[in-house]
Amino acid sequence: MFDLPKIEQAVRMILEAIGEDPDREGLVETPARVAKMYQEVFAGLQEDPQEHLSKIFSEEHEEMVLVKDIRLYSMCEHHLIPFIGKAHVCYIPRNGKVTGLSKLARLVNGYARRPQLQERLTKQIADAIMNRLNPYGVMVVVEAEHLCMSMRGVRSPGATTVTSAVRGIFKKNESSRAEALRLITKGKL
Ligand SMILES: Nc1nc2c(ncn2[C@@H]2O[C@H](COP(=O)(O)OP(=O)(O)OP(=O)(O)O)[C@@H](O)[C@H]2O)c(=O)[nH]1
Ligand SMILES: [Zn+2]
Repeated sequence: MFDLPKIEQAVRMILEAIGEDPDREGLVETPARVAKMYQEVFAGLQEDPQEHLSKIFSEEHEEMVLVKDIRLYSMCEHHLIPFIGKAHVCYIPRNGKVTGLSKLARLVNGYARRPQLQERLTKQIADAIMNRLNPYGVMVVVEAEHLCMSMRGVRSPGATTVTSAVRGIFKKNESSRAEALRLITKGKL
């Protein structure tokens, strides 16, 4: 359930509280705009992102699949301002169970579009894939810049936070992990 009028009310209160006039021409439609924006930015709360993995098809490929540089926009749950970055999602299918590549990007976005922590986001993506595809292993790397660290607070623009979640064979097998990392960082170093 998404309560647009309640957000409008709240945004109007924030505008008043910062000493603005919510009735001036430029701001009069702002509460409604912000409410609609939040509906979009937090749309992940209205879905179970794992559902994107319910369509599985069969392909005899038991080698690494990596979708890298999946753009993500999420909202830091501490300050409600964005963190922006990329996810790299890698898995090794088992018993020919693969998913559509776009579904991995949908999965990332489903978990990103909600108040989030980067660590939790990374873990949720990996666990969803383990759950639905039962692959030999999953490795997810997320790199992001947190605006709460750039535009306010410590004001450390350009700092990148990197998190990873490693499951199954990637945990046990150092060479699989190294191979995935090599492919993720290829062209970057
Ligand atoms: N671990 C983790 N921390 C985060 C994430 N996003 C924001 N933070 C941190 O959450 C912390 C919240 O710290 P608090 O001391 O409660 O809040 P604050 O006074 O606004 O902190 P400063 O940002 O240091 O000014 C900050 O250190 C943020 O950098 C995240 O995705 N993961
Ligand atoms: Zn923050």
